[in-house]
Amino acid sequence: MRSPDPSQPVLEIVDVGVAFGGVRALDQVSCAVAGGELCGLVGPNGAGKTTLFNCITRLYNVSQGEIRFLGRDITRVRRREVISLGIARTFQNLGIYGQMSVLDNMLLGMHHTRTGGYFTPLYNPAGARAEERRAADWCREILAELELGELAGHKASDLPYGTLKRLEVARALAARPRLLLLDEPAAGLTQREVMAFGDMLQRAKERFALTVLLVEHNMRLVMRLCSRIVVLHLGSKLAEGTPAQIQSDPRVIAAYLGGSA
Ligand SMILES: Nc1ncnc2c1ncn2[C@@H]1O[C@H](COP(=O)(O)OP(=O)(O)OP(=O)(O)O)[C@@H](O)[C@H]1O
Repeated sequence: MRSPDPSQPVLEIVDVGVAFGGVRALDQVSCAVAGGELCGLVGPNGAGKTTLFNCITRLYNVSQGEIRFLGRDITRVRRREVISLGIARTFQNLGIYGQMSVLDNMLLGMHHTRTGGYFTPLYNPAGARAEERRAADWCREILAELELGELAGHKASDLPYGTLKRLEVARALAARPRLLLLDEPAAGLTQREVMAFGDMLQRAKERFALTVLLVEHNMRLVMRLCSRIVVLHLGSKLAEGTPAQIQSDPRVIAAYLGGSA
């Protein structure tokens, strides 16, 4: 797997605005994430973080501006194209199917990468089986890397919440993304689980040559993992910088304490 080039932006958000009726959820937001970066996207509730993820993954249309991925304008690509381009995400609420095994949940995460069509098993059963095997091997490799290998055959609903949060990341990786968008992956985890999650994410980033944009309210985790942080507040970019710069920025402190910047 080729390492991402840190001199090239993987994601560029240029002047993006989104309005829902009278609410401006995002207003002229610009930022970029360089190859291999683990960039934090933080801000108080309602700041616009999930809205930005929804724009990148095309769940929402932007009202203005442009979104570029690896230099290509993806502002108007079809929603189902996003994952094939190399962008995967996790959601605030777990999107795991409880009745399915861990491995089957993983396989669901890569169904779009299959080369065969719906009828392939009929006219090329050997080819379909070989593809099935390759997909399962890839999923098992990811599970092993994320220390979930033992659980491949377990029913997802039997697993603790902290494990399911890791499974969500594993499933997003099944699609072989270049850019991973994580929406509050540490929510609901104990402090110990949060730290273990951080270690796992750092390993996964190196192993799978990822660039990561991390939305997270757990500031300890963000400060520990991210080399750069973008702060949104009321739909606008409030600040951007290293963890140390963000931590001591009076505008950020005021936004989080509910005062005026
Ligand atoms: N589909 C929608 N329709 C109307 N308003 C929306 C919609 N999605 C988001 N909003 C509004 O946009 C603003 C930003 O919401 P968003 O969920 O992006 O914030 P957030 O930073 O992710 O917050 P949180 O940390 O609570 O998840 C809020 O005022 C929200 O109510």
